[in-house]
Amino acid sequence: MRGMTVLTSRPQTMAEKILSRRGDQTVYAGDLAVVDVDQVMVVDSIAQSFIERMQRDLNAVPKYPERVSIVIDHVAPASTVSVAQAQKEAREYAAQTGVRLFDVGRGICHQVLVEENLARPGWIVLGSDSHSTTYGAVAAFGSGMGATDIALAAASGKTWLKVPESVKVSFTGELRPGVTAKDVALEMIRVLGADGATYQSIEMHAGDRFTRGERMTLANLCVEAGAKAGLVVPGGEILTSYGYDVPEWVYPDEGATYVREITVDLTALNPRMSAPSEVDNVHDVAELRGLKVDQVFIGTCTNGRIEDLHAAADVLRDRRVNPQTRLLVIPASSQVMEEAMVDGTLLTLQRAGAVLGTPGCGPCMGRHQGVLAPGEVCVSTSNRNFIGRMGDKDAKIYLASPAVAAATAVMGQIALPADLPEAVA
Ligand SMILES: CC(C)[C@H](C(=O)O)[C@@H](O)C(=O)O
Ligand code: SF4
Repeated sequence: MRGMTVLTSRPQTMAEKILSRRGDQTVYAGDLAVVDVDQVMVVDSIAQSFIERMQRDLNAVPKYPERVSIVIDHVAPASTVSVAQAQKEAREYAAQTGVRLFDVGRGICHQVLVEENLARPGWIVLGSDSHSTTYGAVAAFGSGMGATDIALAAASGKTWLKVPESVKVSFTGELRPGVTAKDVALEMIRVLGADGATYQSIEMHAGDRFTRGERMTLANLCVEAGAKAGLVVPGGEILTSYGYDVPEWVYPDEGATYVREITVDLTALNPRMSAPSEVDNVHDVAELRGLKVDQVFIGTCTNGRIEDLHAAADVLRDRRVNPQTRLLVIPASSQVMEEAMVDGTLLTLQRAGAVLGTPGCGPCMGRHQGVLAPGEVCVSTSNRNFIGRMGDKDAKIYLASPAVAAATAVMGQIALPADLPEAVA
């Protein structure tokens, strides 16, 4: 019956639109699509398997080297000899094949690809990393795949996938002061549930709300509901104001078919926090305040951008991190770091007692630079809080916005910025 759907040309979701345009036929949810891939992204942790698949299994070189990027970000700089060896092989592979390499210190893959304009409206971007849904912020169909699929895409310039069904997310009202895109994302995940959108595309109808960075936070969290993609509809002038060319055909059609529709009332939202050990275990921060915290981590592909560091600095200016707590701040990229250097943000954070780290993933997945000991409690601006994620299985992780994380660092316990005593200059 697939031929029939082509002829009738029903209204399409954004995922259906992009996958039809980049493939050779009109497709709808459930159809199989064979599509051109505009960019393939490989992270350090997967680089060795990717290279092995390319060389040993496929005996191929990248068909379009300019469409492949390797990013050394997850454990950067290297922490052990075997990590160093894997990174050395990745560098050599890039030199041999002519694919792009973003080396230690350039930053987290998703942030770097967006900064480098290697994810654009209407593009298909595949990454060897689950948070590749982030590219949906710039209206690209971004999705994570394993080393084998990633290698096939690099070797052929194409991929095949089942067209996902779509969930429509609408927003009403306006965020109140102190409530951020992170809180919106956590609320969205709570409503959908940790597996609630498995293999679906979450299509967020944001209108002219949310900056590019905020859209990245929203799209990034979508994979935590199991989503294949997280697409933010490029409403208003938001994307064009960043210089993007937004083709008409990426917009979803009126009357497209959604499997589920939800609405998030922004006005009703309070600062939110995801408590251990599932991302959808979401509560108001006010309910959790007072819990002693050992480490606060501000960074990651979810919330390591300049506006996140600004939000943290606004809280930490003329204040000090609690002596019982350590605060790690890791900018998402070298560009973010430079901006934060030039505008004084890093100095504010440093003076408040933050420990500043090399742009990259930092301790997000517990491999280095801030691994947690048994029994320790961490408030992190990242996207995952499952058992053992940042180190010991008996450590606990709470996920929150940068402002809440910063307030927590000052109080040494879970806190809202409004809980803080007046700053003393
Ligand atoms: C290492 C990488 C494959 C992994 C992912 O796929 O997301 C990591 O980035 C994470 O956040 O757990
Ligand atoms: S910052 Fe964390 S979530 Fe993002 S890619 Fe790195 S390890 Fe994964």
